[in-house]
Amino acid sequence: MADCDANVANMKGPKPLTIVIKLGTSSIVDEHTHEPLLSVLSLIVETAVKLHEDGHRVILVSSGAIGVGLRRMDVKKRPKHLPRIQALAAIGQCRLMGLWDSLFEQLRTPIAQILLTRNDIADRSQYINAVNTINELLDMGVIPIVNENDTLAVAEIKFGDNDTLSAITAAMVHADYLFLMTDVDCLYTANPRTNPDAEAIEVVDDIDALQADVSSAGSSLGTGGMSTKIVAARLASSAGVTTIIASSAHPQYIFPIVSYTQSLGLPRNKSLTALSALNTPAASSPGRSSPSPFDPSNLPQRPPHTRFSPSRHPIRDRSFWLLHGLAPHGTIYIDAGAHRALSNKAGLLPVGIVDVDGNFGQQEAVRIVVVERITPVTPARSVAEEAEAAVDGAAAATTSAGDGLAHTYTQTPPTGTPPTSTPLSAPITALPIHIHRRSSTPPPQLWRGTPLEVGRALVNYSSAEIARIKGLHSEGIGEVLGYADSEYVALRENVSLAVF
Ligand SMILES: Nc1ncnc2c1ncn2[C@@H]1O[C@H](COP(=O)(O)OP(=O)(O)O)[C@@H](O)[C@H]1O
Ligand SMILES: N[C@@H](CCC(=O)OP(=O)(O)O)C(=O)O
Repeated sequence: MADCDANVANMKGPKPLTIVIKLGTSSIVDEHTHEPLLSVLSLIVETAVKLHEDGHRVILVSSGAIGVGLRRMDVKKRPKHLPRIQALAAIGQCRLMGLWDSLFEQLRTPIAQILLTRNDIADRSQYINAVNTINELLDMGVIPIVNENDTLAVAEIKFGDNDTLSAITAAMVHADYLFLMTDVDCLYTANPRTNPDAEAIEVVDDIDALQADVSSAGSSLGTGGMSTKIVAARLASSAGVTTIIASSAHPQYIFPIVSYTQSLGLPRNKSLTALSALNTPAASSPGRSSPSPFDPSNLPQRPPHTRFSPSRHPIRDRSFWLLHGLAPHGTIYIDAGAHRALSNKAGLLPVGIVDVDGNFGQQEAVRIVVVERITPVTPARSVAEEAEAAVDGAAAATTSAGDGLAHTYTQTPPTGTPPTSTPLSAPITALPIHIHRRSSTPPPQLWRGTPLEVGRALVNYSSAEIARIKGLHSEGIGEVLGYADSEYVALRENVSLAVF
């Protein structure tokens, strides 16, 4: 077997792959004229259909609704006014799908439209419905095309960018690969548009150790530039998805990139056959005047791309949904003991809670943040003492709302204490804590050190209730609140940790 072929694994192996391909606006419409990039779209369609014919499951996440809307209405610049943007998205989305449908129709491949907002998946049963529908479409041989429902989404319920949406989609369907196809061929150490010396990054095994400047904006129509792709890669990798940044100008490179990546896990002497897609008559029939872009001789062995290795301990299904499907409404600060207990699969008891921030109700999602407790854990108090404390707490809570003396304090954590584990998202440096009190006396410092977000939870008690029972042993809950729905502030099944 030729050397070139030897390094190309057969994608038509026993296990079909699930591949999510995300296309940014810059790959769908021209940045300046907003005309659709028909050659790119056609190649994407050919690639998706070839993958599909090989038995793989393909999902597209397509941006471009706003870009296509701009073209349709002959608007030169993306407006700033939200209703106008949403109107343009409504105009553009149906044109965009019309475009995809007419191209896929040429190759007799049915497509389906899936429009999502964060709200749609915040409800567990709706999340499961979305997963079931996408899987059903894939089983039916249909290519789902996903976009954010821009017409409805406002800041609070937005994924914000399609990089994140594509990572969530990939996690929902347990995808093997997420391809973030964009207008650069890989991640560089700095923006290659402005830094000619920027160097390509081939593999990222540990995103936290990544040394790349991704701060500069991308194309004028894109959202977030490279930084949202890194966030998406972190998300998808945590769910066990291999994430690739590659050029949308060469979607056919998906074949050698997947083959190359698959071959890395195979023993050297394992016999590897060429891609079936490369042997299809359409690709290699004799007498063709122009060479097919899928012809093996036109495909590099390792096309440029950046690969983010998937986590060895993927977080999936309910745990993933708790972490990333829900928008947090507040923060619970816990001590190291509670963190250890959660890591050992226990639920969250009030005794381990140091502080609470935000205004949330029962069964809402919160951030779990570990801090170093200053105040000692409340010793087991007598029922009388607990009751007394409860009355104090209740009095404070009641009067704080209406006495006109409520003050907001911000506890800024002292710097210099290194985090003890990997942060879930960007390190939290100064989380504001709003505590309403009756007098102008500042609240006691409850914790110190660098707060570290370690997970998310769905809580059994509201923020006001937790403020009253924090630090108490569970027997005190009923006496303080007058009821005790659960001894846990969060059941273990409703806690998801980002690091273990
Ligand atoms: N370190 C980097 N490596 C590569 N590209 C970068 C980097 N930093 C910023 N960028 C910019 O990110 C852009 C891609 O992001 P964006 O325009 O949002 O694409 P899309 O519309 O495909 O989502 C590139 O065109 C590039 O200018
Ligand atoms: N949902 C929007 C795209 C938002 C977005 O993330 O854009 P991009 O950064 O180009 O992938 C649209 O369809 O126009």
